[in-house]
Amino acid sequence: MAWLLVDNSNTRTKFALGDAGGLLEARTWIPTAEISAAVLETKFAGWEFEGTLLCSVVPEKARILRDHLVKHGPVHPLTWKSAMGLEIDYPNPEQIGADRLANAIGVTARHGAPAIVIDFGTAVTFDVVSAGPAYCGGVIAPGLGAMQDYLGKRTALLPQIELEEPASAIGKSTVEAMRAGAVFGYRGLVREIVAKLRIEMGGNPVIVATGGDAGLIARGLPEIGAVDPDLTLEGLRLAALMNLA
Ligand SMILES: Nc1ncnc2c1ncn2[C@@H]1O[C@H](COP(=O)(O)OP(=O)(O)O)[C@@H](O)[C@H]1O
Ligand SMILES: CC(C)(COP(=O)(O)O)[C@@H](O)C(=O)NCCC(=O)O
Ligand SMILES: [K+]
Repeated sequence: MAWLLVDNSNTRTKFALGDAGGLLEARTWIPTAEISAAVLETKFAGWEFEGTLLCSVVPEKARILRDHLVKHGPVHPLTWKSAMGLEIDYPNPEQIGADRLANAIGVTARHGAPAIVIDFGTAVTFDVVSAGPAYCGGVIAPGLGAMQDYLGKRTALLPQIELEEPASAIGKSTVEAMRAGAVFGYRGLVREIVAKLRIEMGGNPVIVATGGDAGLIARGLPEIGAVDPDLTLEGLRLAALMNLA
């Protein structure tokens, strides 16, 4: 039995099929801004699935996704009330972004707990899972892409740039200087936040990175034990097993 797994995040919406054994070959993504009923009509030709695990942090798009996918079978929206195999140690759990819950499920199953999972998406999120395992909370910081877009939009002379490894910290052009600010700046942000989280957590958590910019930033950070690009989708696959099977 296969399920459709949907990670409806702010920049990209990722789709994959998964079953009890793992993620399957079928994968695709679309820019979240482009999701519409018409686009979804043609998206899953040839994909066979019994139901959908829908993880959304974009309510307006979640409604469009649900209204379309319910024609293919049951749709389970991931919330703090879903079966997750984790306790939740958080005062107001309905606030927690569903993608953060998916990451907590994924990291616990694939890398163990205690853990810190860092998702370099539109926002950079840090989520802490205790040995329990329990979801404990974390940190929300601006994402690299968002920060670069903001500089491009709010200044007269700074361009929109492609993020890549800077040649040196002393930038010799506007673009090189912006790359140094983004990449070295983010590595510093991650280092400081991880150090603070580790002190508050105690013990020796595994530290795993995922999300669009994970590879670029983790490359220069020995603190990060692993980059796991499929962590969110794997969390959703496990949530499907617990809530749809
Ligand atoms: N093809 C791509 N399209 C959009 N963003 C990309 C792409 N490849 C890498 N990125 C980077 O990934 C980030 C978005 O990561 P992603 O994990 O898709 O975000 P979200 O989960 O919030 O939708 C952007 O900041 C961008 O720098
Ligand atoms: C923090 C987020 C914006 C991250 O979204 P993403 O970068 O994955 O698109 C999202 O998880 C969210 O909207 N969360 C709700 C607030 C919270 O988690 O406290
Ligand atoms: K995400």
